[in-house]
Amino acid sequence: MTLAIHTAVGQLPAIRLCAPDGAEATVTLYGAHLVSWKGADGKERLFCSAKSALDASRAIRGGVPVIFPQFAEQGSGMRHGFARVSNWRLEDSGLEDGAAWASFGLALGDLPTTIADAWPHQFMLCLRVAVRDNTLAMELTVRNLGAAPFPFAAALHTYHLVPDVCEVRIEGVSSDEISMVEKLDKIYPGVSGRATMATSEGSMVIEQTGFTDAVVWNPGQVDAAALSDMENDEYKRFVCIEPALLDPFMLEPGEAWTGTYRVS
Ligand SMILES: O=P(O)(O)OC[C@H]1O[C@@H](O)[C@H](O)[C@@H](O)[C@@H]1O
Repeated sequence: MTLAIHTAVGQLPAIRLCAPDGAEATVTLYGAHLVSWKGADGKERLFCSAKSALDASRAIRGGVPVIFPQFAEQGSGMRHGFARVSNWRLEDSGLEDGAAWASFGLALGDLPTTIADAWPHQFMLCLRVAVRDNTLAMELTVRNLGAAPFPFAAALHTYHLVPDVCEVRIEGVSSDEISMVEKLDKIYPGVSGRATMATSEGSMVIEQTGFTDAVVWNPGQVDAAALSDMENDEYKRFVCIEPALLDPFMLEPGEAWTGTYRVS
């Protein structure tokens, strides 16, 4: 049985993972961007904007953008880093304990010179995506292959698809329950690593290790209207809960950092 199928999303080459139990995930090589995740129940769990560019002209609006080596504008580089707008390589794929998985790689040599010149560190990124049952597991590893340390920040900027953002309740990210009444764009440093998100359709458990922080974002009506790659009312259908490592982490030569993330 083929578990990793070469396909396309818009104009972007992509890999579709199909687990024997029916769980599915689709990852574009542009950004190693998980654009769709369906559980074994067949239900889509990620939001992707109908207006998203799917031609490598800009980052995909939805799914799970990989943020590296900079979060938002916290640095002098590209907003949210270059990983989400770079062409990754499919490294491997397979089946493990009933989960279909694939790993994707990005290294300095894969970057166009304009980007590589601005961030000339000998890094290697590996993103592993696995699906089975109603569970998504992702793992991001950053390696320093060079002779000097480098700092980085990282996040998995997940757009959870929800029936109505106003009904979302998030527990475990902050000491208070978070509800999404209006625009919210907030960093929660030093999270416990286990949170739940409840909607009218049920609840999900979100677990993370290595990622020390979380960011919760929904643009609300006014900011959403200003986003050219989002329909005006699409903000009602997602909430981003992002496992993140925001304080730049200094990675020593020969060392690796790994962040894990699991949604079930
Ligand atoms: O429009 P972008 O670059 O994808 O960013 C979306 C949002 O990403 C979130 O992580 C930030 O906290 C927000 O401030 C930002 O607006």
